[in-house]
Formats: sequence, structure tokens, C-alpha cells
Amino acid sequence: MVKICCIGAGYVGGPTMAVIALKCPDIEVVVVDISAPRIDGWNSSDRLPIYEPGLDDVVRRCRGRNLLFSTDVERHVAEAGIVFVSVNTPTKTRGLGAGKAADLTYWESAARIIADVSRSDKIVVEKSTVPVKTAEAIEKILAHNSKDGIRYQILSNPEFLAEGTAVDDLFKPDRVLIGGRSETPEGRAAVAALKSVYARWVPEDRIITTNLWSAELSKLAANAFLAQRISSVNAISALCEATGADVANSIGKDSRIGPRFLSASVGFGGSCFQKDILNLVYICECYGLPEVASYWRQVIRINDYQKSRFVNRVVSSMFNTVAGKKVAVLGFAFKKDTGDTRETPAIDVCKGLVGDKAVVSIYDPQVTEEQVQRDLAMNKFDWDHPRHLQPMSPSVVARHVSVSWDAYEAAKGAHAVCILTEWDEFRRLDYQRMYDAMHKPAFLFDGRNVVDPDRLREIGFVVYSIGKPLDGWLKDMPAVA
Ligand SMILES: NC(=O)c1ccc[n+]([C@@H]2O[C@H](COP(=O)([O-])OP(=O)(O)OC[C@H]3O[C@@H](n4cnc5c(N)ncnc54)[C@H](O)[C@@H]3O)[C@@H](O)[C@H]2O)c1
Ligand SMILES: O=c1ccn([C@@H]2O[C@H](COP(=O)(O)OP(=O)(O)O[C@H]3O[C@H](CO)[C@@H](O)[C@H](O)[C@H]3O)[C@@H](O)[C@H]2O)c(=O)[nH]1
Repeated sequence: MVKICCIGAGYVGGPTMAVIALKCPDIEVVVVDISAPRIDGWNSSDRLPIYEPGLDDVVRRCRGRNLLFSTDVERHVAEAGIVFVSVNTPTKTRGLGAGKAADLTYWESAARIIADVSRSDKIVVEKSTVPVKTAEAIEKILAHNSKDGIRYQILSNPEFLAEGTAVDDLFKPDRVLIGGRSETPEGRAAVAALKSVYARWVPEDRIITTNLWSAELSKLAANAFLAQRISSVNAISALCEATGADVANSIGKDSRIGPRFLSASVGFGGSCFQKDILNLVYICECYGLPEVASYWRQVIRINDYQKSRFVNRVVSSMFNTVAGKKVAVLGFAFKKDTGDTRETPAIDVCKGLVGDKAVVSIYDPQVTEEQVQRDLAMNKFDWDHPRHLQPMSPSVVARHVSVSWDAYEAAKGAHAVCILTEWDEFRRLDYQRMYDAMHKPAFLFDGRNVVDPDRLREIGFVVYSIGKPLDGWLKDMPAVA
């Protein structure tokens, strides 16, 4: 039986390997991780370590058959013919390139483990998102540490799944990208071997093969383009509010632009966009392209602007003070259908509100109180490092924030409700009931365009919908930073 081992049992390693195991019953797939609690979670019968629609079913169907989760990294790497590396590649917090460059500590340690334990030739697949030319660096580490003439072929196979739709994205990917050394017979054979795995369920015309650095850069470029669309629509959303225009729908009807990724929001979050664009900015600077770097950096600047603009709007609308006022926050995850809070805009919004002395009560169907408190106490960029490397500041924020397990409870006695994640259940809430239990005037700030503003205005709310024409109240209370 062919054996695949994946180092890193996270949001990518777990679902990706589960789908490979499901689609390839003749391949033994083992996902390994240094984190014992993570592996225990994947082996648990009640709650997997990540929430992802459809994932429970896929894992249940193959776990114990040809899908294993283990902390025995050395053994399973040694036995595998193909080793995927899907470890975290966070933004560096210290030293050269801090705040921009990718921290490849975890990647390098995985490469060194492979070199240490391998007793047979291996195909090593770069699944993590990495800077251009990382594969060449890894080739060097492996070549210089190779034992008994063992040969390695490095492939770049970036992952394009989005959280919340990971299983569907893996079942029906727009494309699978495989970069390798097509100039050598061994390189071509390695590409063909990996292609034959995906070809079990992905149509051939969707499997693109290219060279290593094109595959690496394609991933960063794709994320930069996606995030740029959101920052573009968010920049226009500020102008729409100022002028009373509403344009996203008509822009999206142009088939050259298309309707997807044009939803104005309180800002994009998630573990990828900011990190990958900062990484792209750093690479541009390293290649002596400061103008290109500053073009992409602007995507991040607009995202930060959008988050602070939202906080300013809340505070200015409420007579320029939220001190001592209860503000309910509905949604803390960075998007719906995930419990992931990495880089969620809710962190910055909650910190901004507490900075103005609000008392914040949060409800999210998938995020625990412990997670919220950790996120609010953590320094920027520390979230993607192991827990013992996350220095926590004794948090002033935490004391002013509580978590509620019910949206109505969160809104009870509040002056305002802020919607920060587009969970479907927020569309179906009884807003009359909420209104009745709130102080008046009751405000609703919708950072995701979830509610029908006209219906809520009829109930009596003062409503702010991001990027939509402002009602009279809000026009009279301009937000000045
Ligand atoms: N999350 C996404 O939606 C997504 C999508 C596409 C690509 N990516 C990229 O994939 C990579 C992984 O992302 P993720 O969200 O799965 O990260 P994650 O933090 O959820 O998982 C990474 C795992 O790797 C483990 N790990 C780190 N070093 C290790 C080592 N030496 N040996 C064994 N295990 C080790 C960690 O304990 C952790 O469980 C990143 O480069 C990310 O940019 C993420
Ligand atoms: O019109 C939109 C679309 C998205 N978002 C926000 O953008 C962020 C990212 O959303 P999404 O891209 O759907 O989720 P991710 O899981 O971060 O996936 C992105 O990042 C992954 C990691 O690199 C890539 O694999 C995916 O292709 C890429 O979509 C979230 O906060 C969304 O709410 C908006 O504000 N408006």
C-alpha cells in the first residue's frame, strides 16, 4: 500500500488528508502533529479540533480504515513515500523582516525531521503557503543532510480551500496546482505521482503543472487578488455611505468583474490574507520593487481603515461616547461556518470599543469564552505560534468583555448591537424581542449586511449597514477619526 504522511494536523492538513483518504481507499494516509491535544481531537468521537461543515462525515468514513492521526512523527515520516508539509508559516514577530516576512521556523524543523528519519527516497510536498523559492531552500536542507544517498524530490502544491467550505472546495477544486522540476526525469516522475493521487477525483484539465516558484508565487498572488477585491469594495463602501450611492450589485453584473468577493464588510480576517500579503510585500521589497510593495500594502491599510471606521461610526453615532454602555457583538469568528478567530476583525472592533470604555457582550455559535479572552489578550501576530510562545499581556480588555451563549442575552440591556460575522442564524433572529429588551435609542450596526435595514428601522432601531446609504440619524453624527 502506498503511504502518505502529512506533517501538520491543522485547518489544511486535517481536511485535505481526510479527503485524500476518502477518495483513495488504497492509500494509507497518516496525519502527524507535535501537538498531542490536536491529535487527540482528531481521534475523538465527539468533537473534532476544527468545525467545518461535512468534515465529521468524511473523517468518520475513513478514520481507522486508511486514515490515521498520530503524534509519532518520526515513524510515519520514515515509512511514507510522499510527505506533505502543512505546518504553520506565521508572520515573523522579531528580527529581520519582523511584521512582514514569513517565519519558516516550523517549516525548517519539519524538513530537518524528514532528513533525520528518512531511510528511503521521498517526495516532499510543500502544502503550507511559503515565500517564493522556499522549495529551493528546503532542497538544500535535505540535500546537505541526506543519509545513505537518499534522494528527495520537492513539489509545491499550494492549497486553495477556504474555511467554512473546505470539504466542498476539496471535493471540487477550481484547480490543483503542482509545481516541480520538469527539467529532470525524477522531477517529472514526482509530479506524475502526485498528479495521479488527485486524478482519482479531480478532472485532468483542472490539474495544472508548472515549475516550483510559479506554484509558490501563484498562491500568494491569488490571495492578494482576492483580498484586493475586498479592500476595493470596502474603500468604495466608505464613499457610498458619504454620497448615498449603492454600487456593489451593479458592478458585479459586469461579467468581466463578476459578483463574488464583492461584499463590503467590517474587514477581511482569517489566517491567510494579511499574512500572505505582508509576505508578498516583503518579497517585493527584497527584490528591489518598493512601488509594487507599497501597492499591495495598501490592501492591508484599507482593511485596517475599514475596521477603525466601523468603531468610529459606532462611537460617533452614540453621542460620541460608549463609556459604561453595554454593546452586544454578534459573531466573533472571521467568517460564518467556522469557529476560527485568527485575525478576525472582531478582535480589533472589540478592542476599539473597549478602548472607548464600552462594556462588550459577545455571542458566537462556535467560539468559546476561553478563545475570545485569549484573542483579546494576545499581541498582534502571536496567534500563529505555539501556545507557550504566545506572551499574554494582563488584559484590561478582558475585564470589559463577556461571552454569552445566546444572542438575546447578549443584547439584553444593551444600547447597541454590532453584527461582525454573517452567521445565517443572525438573519432569523427576533429583532423585535431584542429591541424591546434594549435601551433607547437602540442602535444596530451591521458590519456584514445581514439584516434588512428597512424592516429594522420600522421596529425602531437606528440602523447602520456597511456601505449602504445612511439614515438621517447617522448623517447628523459624522465620524471623525
Ligand atoms: N487555514 C486555511 O484556510 C489555509 C488554506 C490554505 C493554505 N493555508 C496554509 O497552510 C499552512 C497551514 O495552515 P493551517 O491553517 O492548517 O495551520 P494550523 O496552525 O491550523 O496547523 C499547523 C499545524 O502544524 C503543526 N506543526 C508545526 N510544526 C510542526 C512540526 N515540526 N512537526 C509536526 N507538526 C508541526 C502545529 O502543531 C499545527 O497543529 C499555512 O502555511 C497556511 O498559510 C491555510
Ligand atoms: O466578499 C467578501 C468575501 C470575503 N470577505 C471576508 O474575507 C475573509 C476571508 O474569506 P475567505 O477567503 O472566504 O476565507 P479563507 O478561509 O480566509 O480563504 C482564503 O484564504 C485561504 C488561505 O490561503 C485560501 O486558500 C482561500 O482560497 C482564500 O479564499 C473573511 O473574513 C470574509 O468574511 C469579505 O469581507 N467580503
